[in-house]
Amino acid sequence: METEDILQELLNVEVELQEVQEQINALIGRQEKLQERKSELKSVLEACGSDSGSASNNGGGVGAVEDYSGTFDWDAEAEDVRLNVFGISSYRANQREIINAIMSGRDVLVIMAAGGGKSLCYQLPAILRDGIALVVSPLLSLIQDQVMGLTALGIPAYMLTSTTSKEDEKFIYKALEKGEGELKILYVTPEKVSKSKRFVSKLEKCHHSGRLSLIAIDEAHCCSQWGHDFRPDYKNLGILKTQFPDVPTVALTATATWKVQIDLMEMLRIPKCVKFVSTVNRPNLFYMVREKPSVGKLVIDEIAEFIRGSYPNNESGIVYCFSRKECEQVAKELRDRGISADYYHADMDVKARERVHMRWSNGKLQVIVGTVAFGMGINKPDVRFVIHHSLSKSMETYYQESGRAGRDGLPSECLLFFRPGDVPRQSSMVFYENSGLQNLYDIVRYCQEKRECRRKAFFRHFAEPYQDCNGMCDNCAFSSEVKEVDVTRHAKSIVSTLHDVQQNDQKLTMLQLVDKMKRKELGSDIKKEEMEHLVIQLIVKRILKEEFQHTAYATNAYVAIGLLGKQVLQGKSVIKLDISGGQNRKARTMKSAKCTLMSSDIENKLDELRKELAFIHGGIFPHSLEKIIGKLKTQKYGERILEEIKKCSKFEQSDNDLMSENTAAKRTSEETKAWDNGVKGEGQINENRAAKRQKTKKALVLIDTSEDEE
Ligand SMILES: Nc1ncnc2c1ncn2[C@@H]1O[C@H](COP(=O)(O)OP(=O)(O)OP(=O)(O)O)[C@@H](O)[C@H]1O
Ligand SMILES: [Mg+2]
Repeated sequence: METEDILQELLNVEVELQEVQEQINALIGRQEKLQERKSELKSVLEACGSDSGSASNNGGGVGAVEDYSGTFDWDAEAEDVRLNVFGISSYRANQREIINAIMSGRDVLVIMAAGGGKSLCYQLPAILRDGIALVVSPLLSLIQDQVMGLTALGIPAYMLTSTTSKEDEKFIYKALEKGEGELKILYVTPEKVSKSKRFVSKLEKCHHSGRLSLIAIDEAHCCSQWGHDFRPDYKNLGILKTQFPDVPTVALTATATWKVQIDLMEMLRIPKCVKFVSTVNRPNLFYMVREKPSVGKLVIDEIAEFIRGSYPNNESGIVYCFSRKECEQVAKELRDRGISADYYHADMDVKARERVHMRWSNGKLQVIVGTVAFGMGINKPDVRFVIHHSLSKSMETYYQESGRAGRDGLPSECLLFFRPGDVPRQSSMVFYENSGLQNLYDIVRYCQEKRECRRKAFFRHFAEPYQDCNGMCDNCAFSSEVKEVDVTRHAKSIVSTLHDVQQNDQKLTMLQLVDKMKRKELGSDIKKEEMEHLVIQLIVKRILKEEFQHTAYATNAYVAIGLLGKQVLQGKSVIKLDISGGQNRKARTMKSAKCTLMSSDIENKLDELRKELAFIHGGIFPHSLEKIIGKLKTQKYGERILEEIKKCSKFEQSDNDLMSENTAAKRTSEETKAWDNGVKGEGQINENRAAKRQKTKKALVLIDTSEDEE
């Protein structure tokens, strides 16, 4: 055998070995998924067995054994409270079923996306059931918001925390112990349960006399070390079920992987709970990715232009940055461009952080520029945009961070700025984490995708079937020209360049590699940015790989030949790169997709009023711009709303005098549509009402608010 033949065969064997390795990896992944499913089915079976086949599991893909969507004795009372106390016109997905399960005395696990409406699921049964409901929540700020909101609705809610006055504490303990005074919902931090013997003993007395109505554990993923916000005190909450086994316990969280779910059911001792898993889909969020300019100032120009153009009325937003220093810099540069922005990160003292958070929550600051530290505890429902100055470290974190937009259900935008140069910055931070690089490359794939629906990536990640995006992402909304270019020879050249470099015991960073390629003649027919994209794509496809080296100050990322590199060298793979064509994707936003609300004068005025009332009365008002606001809110705010409408109607009338009848009619119908979209938030357009409004313009919203009397 000639040496050349031997070498050739050796190469072939190596390639085949790599292919086998790929298949093994895929099979290991499948094995892990099947194991998870196996233990899921086993625990469901156990629950069924020990529960004599009664209600067991609902939602989580296992199928409902007991139906909580039927009719129940408390239906009429529940409807009344939903509408006339909470001012909510209809339930969202799973809310009614969850309420019914709690009312039936079951333990319940709720997994529902951010802003999905988890609070109503325990607050409504708390009102319907006799006695006091205990709610455990991890942060003081979250508790304060909730108590303020409930108080404004006339619901007797209190909190027992370090900030509670002696007087309130006395009142709460009396209510628990003796049933005196009006108390329906009591919020505490987990520390109260695990550290205050006095509190637990009062709670026992409350339970003993049959007055503990339910226990809700909010942000329940904090129980699990596998979750993203582990709180040691959450681990002790299991004692609540041990002490009060007959009291329905409801655990609520926005995201929980299977591991976290198992963990928290175990910790909270609710193995037989009914589980409701809602979709991860956030239909009101418009997802988009933009090419990030390589010059820092240009990125800020674009961000500022985006905010000014789409949100000129001080609508709230968040900008996420990679580092603390970057936060400070970006906030300053946004301010230089006339945008009211401030930064928030873990290096600041608690007081300073609270101040910034407060100013932003009250609408005095438009934009908060934060690191990932700006996370749980953001209870602001009307965040209209979340911008990522750099990519997140995984699809999961991106889902959570971008998910802080639009918790009130109104259209909101999630914009991510991506450039290949940001990948090594992230990878050198996450490479030591379990699956850190894998997770990062998933989101890189999301960023580089120029055709596929962005939602598809989320559904894939959370193992959910695909749902229609309704044009709510850049790739679905715009059929932009994307050219598929064959870059096989460029890829080959990159791999062989790296081969030479490695032979000489040298290393290249991604940028050095791109520079080297650009200096070669071959690189000249694709631009530098495209070459960067190609290198990243080759890394994601494992043709190249990243290697890391620690210095005294940092960890550097270098590019090396990956598992499938040789296949490219042998000409066995065809590599394609998607390149955006002529049209400018940059200027495209939800607005240009015509998905956003049309701002009419009246809508702006009403929104200002909403903000003012929300500020005074504690953030209770966002959903009240919906079709029906319920008796309580009509009584409280109806007058002010009507006043505002009358003013606008007068203004419009005089305006209309100057317009031809036709134009006036057209404008009115557009405003009507805007109002319909705005007030209903979730796209349920009532055509009859719209028609009515078109006829009698002055009575525009009178019709809406007077529904109760109709
Ligand atoms: N059925 C409904 N119709 C309209 N609005 C609703 C409905 N249910 C809840 N909301 C509103 O949706 C917003 C978000 O609700 P909530 O705070 O309960 O969300 P959440 O699921 O707890 O989110 P997070 O995980 O971020 O805490 C609130 O403004 C709430 O009033
Ligand atoms: Mg919540």
